[in-house]
Amino acid sequence: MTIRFIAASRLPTPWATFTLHGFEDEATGKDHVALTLGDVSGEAPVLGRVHSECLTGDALFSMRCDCGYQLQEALKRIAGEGRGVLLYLRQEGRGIGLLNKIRAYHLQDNGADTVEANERLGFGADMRRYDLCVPMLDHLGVQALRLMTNNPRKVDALTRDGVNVTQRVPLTTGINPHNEGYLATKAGKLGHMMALGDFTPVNRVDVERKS
Ligand SMILES: Nc1nc2c(ncn2[C@@H]2O[C@H](COP(=O)(O)OP(=O)(O)OP(=O)(O)O)[C@@H](O)[C@H]2O)c(=O)[nH]1
Ligand SMILES: [Zn+2]
Repeated sequence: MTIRFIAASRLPTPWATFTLHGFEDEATGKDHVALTLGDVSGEAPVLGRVHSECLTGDALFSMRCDCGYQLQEALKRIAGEGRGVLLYLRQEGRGIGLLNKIRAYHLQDNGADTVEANERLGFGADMRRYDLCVPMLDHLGVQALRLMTNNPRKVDALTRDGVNVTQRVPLTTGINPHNEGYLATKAGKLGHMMALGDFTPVNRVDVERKS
């Protein structure tokens, strides 16, 4: 693994002023970042999120998925504890890239679910890798994580790669009429540990305005 730390800076957000750490993956040429708050070194497990890039959800307010809602909620919870880490990994579309994700969305617009769409395009349901997390966490001094995720395969993959995940913390937020089917497929076909009834809904007024 060829992850190289490049630079760090302050990153003020509505919830807290984080430190932004930039890394370069020399093998793929991709840039990844980590946001930290407080002293994340030491033995006490750190509240953390390993978030995969979703340009549409994280930056463009898409309601097709739950990514943007999870990103905001994770940063808010870290701010609430005054200590935590978020790794933002540039593996868009579960690793198939932005343009293939748009192709997959087109298939979903015509009836495929999120898994079938990937498969019709010749990809696996989830092509992500997590081996870059260990060098990033090592650089930050993080020894153990309380990981915010609903995805048990993510916990298994991180554990296999050598990350000490001491607890899985559910992150069920952002259900709305546009992503109910998508969330049901994640729970049904991808094994995410969540019931749709657990979710905090998106504000109804916002949904109606944006529909
Ligand atoms: N290929 C594809 N990728 C998607 C789709 N919707 C979201 N994504 C990508 O899925 C990734 C997020 O993965 P999710 O399956 O939503 O959630 P997770 O990270 O496995 O699990 P959590 O930790 O619980 O959020 C991001 O990279 C998104 O760009 C889709 O319909 N097709
Ligand atoms: Zn998304």
